[in-house]
Amino acid sequence: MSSDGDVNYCWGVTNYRFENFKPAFDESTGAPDERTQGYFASTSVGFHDVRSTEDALKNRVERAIADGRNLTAVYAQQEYEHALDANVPVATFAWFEKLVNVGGGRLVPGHLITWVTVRPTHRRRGLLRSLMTTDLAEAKADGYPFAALTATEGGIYSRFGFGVATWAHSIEVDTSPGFKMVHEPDRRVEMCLPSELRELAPKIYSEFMRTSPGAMERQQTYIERATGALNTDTGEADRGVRAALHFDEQGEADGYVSYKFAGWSKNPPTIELIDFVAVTDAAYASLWSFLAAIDLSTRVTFGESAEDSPLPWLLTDSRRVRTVSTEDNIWIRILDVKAALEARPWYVPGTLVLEIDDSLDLAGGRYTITSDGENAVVETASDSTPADLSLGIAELGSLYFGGADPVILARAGRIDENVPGAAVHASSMFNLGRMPYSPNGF
Ligand SMILES: CC(=O)SCCNC(=O)CCNC(=O)[C@H](O)C(C)(C)COP(=O)(O)OP(=O)(O)OC[C@H]1O[C@@H](n2cnc3c(N)ncnc32)[C@H](O)[C@@H]1OP(=O)(O)O
Repeated sequence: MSSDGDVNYCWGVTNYRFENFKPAFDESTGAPDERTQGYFASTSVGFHDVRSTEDALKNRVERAIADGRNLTAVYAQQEYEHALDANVPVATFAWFEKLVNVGGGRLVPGHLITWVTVRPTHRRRGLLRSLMTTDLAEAKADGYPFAALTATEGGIYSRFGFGVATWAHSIEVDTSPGFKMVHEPDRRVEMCLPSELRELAPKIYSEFMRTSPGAMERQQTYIERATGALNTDTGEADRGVRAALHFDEQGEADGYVSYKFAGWSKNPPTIELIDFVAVTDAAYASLWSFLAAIDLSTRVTFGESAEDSPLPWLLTDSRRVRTVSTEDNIWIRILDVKAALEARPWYVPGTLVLEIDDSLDLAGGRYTITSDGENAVVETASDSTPADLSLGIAELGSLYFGGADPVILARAGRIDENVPGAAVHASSMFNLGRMPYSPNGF
């Protein structure tokens, strides 16, 4: 956001000062500078985190710098004696850029939004709306085809044009005696020190990312968690973390899992996965076979399993995989329809005319998509060109990675099918051949 200083924003927000800055350290003390400290004091209130120790805060700021995060803080102009310091913002917002696989391994820079908090004493006065609408307009002006976020609550972001584009499944796998795979996996798995993952995991993840529509570069926290350097609940290192690697036929690592034992009080004894990334199906099957073979445990839990995980099909008894919950994961907000749709592959040839409504006036209009079975050309259509489908910009975000089905969105009344059969046609055109999956939260 370029608007530093006193701002009289729209939506009735007054008497607040908005500042944009990068997280930084004070060179003279070696500690995070005052603005950065205030910022994180505020996000910890918003997300109910415990207050950070000096070391935990230092690590957090280092990770924020490594991710290239851009911070916005909102300060109240009014101060009360004994109340929180004036340098602790009443609202926070941040964005950073990461590459996103928009299908077929095509990587596009996405505008990722995070750390949105408003202090309870300042909520529902339009601060979020002000921060979000300003940021989205600037992201569009900066040329980002889309913005993305993961949400704490499902009811907040569709009003700003975000649609759910990927889902995360939390699963429990019964690994008690009798666990058996239909085909024996190769079992080229060996345990390693979690610290070995520091070099290997980012390489493995970046290969995996090219195979999975919707996958995006991860923030620094993931590698800190996988290596046991960080427990995000405590902010400290986690000495309970264990890890294993899968090797391909040439002996190159092409998958890893990082996990911990949940403690002897847990019944049944449980292995909790911290991170699980497999580039190939062989690595995926073998790592699950390894996890099921860990003695003194009969259950494995994983909070970030894919929508179309092959795991139930790998087992002779698919009931051993139980989905405990399914939640929206990545939300996409299309900012530039032409740029976003032309960036992704289109595997089915054909033409589709979409009428897109955008209440924020960033990306609405009528567009013709013409696919040759590889790429599409997207052009603005005249008002006299009949639209096959009419939909909101949030629904287009949901379709973007091929995760939501236009037929189901039409059944839910979220897409108007103006031409009979157009939703089925759109369903095949938007399909990317594999359900989107992004094991990320940010
Ligand atoms: C990407 C992320 O970082 S997700 C993290 C979101 N943050 C959190 O969950 C932390 C705790 N919650 C908060 O800090 C705040 O309540 C926020 C950020 C969710 C909302 O901030 P506010 O400044 O109160 O929102 P604001 O007043 O701008 O409201 C904007 C609109 O969103 C709606 N809204 C705000 N919060 C919610 C909510 N939790 N659920 C549903 N609607 C909401 C408002 O009703 C308003 O609707 P309208 O404009 O259509 O009438």
